[in-house]
Amino acid sequence: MTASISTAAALGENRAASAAPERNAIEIRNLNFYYGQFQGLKNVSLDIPERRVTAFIGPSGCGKSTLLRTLNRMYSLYPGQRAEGEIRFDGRNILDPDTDLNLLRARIGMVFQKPTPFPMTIYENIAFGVRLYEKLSKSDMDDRVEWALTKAALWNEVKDKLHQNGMSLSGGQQQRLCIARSVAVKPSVVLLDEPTSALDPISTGKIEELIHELKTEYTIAIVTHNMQQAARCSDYTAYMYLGELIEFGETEQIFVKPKRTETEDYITGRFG
Ligand SMILES: Nc1ncnc2c1ncn2[C@@H]1O[C@H](COP(=O)(O)OP(=O)(O)OP(=O)(O)O)[C@@H](O)[C@H]1O
Repeated sequence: MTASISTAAALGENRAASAAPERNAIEIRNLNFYYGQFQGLKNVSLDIPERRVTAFIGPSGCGKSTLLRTLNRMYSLYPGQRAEGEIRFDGRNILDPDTDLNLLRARIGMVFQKPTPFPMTIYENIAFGVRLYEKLSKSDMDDRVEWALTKAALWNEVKDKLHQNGMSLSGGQQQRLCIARSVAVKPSVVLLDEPTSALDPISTGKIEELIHELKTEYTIAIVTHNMQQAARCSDYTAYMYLGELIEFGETEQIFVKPKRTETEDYITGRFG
């Protein structure tokens, strides 16, 4: 079995950046997740390597977003949703009831499918979250805003209109603003839930370049429906089906030499 030509080319692009020793940012063990009576994740165990991009792929409804939402306890906002098992991060199990969820969400940021800027200025979109955790002087805050917007490859486009409303930006710019907002509080992990599915190809390309840049400093976990995107952007890929983790490995191995026939069927388009 071989990957399609475009996927193989995408793998080539990504390969150079992949070789280096690594530690795990997050270790998931025997994770089960329930929406009321319905079990959305079944006994998932997986390590997410530090400063790498890990992609979650699989057919609609397989549990990709559910898994991502456990990693910063986003589900805890909803009654009736619960997780069992272990997610080790920063030396503790974040599923423990005494986890400080605000702190956790600053350390593990999240960007959603649809850009969600706050209805406030571009500057305030960044400064608002920073103020929750740090007391910075005006000039330090200005520096932080510039730093975060630069990290998100947006500074040059917005530096002359920082006091315009964030909602006035294009969809692709809004998504980069959301990435800047999550990076501004200096997280260690950034979760991206289909971050380009609402964007045009040029904006998608910019976000993919950005992901490539960000992984030098941050651990990235991305849910994507687009297999070429997974091949282009990620170092590791997890294939999920019906709430189970079917296969996890280096992206090249998953796309070129999957070990499980279920993965091969999905990758080659014979399934889903
Ligand atoms: N709030 C909810 N209440 C009940 N069931 C839910 C809820 N959210 C998701 N589910 C179910 O959990 C399963 C996993 O959903 P999830 O959104 O994680 O899948 P996904 O792989 O991200 O899908 P997609 O690719 O379509 O976004 C699905 O069967 C879904 O119907």
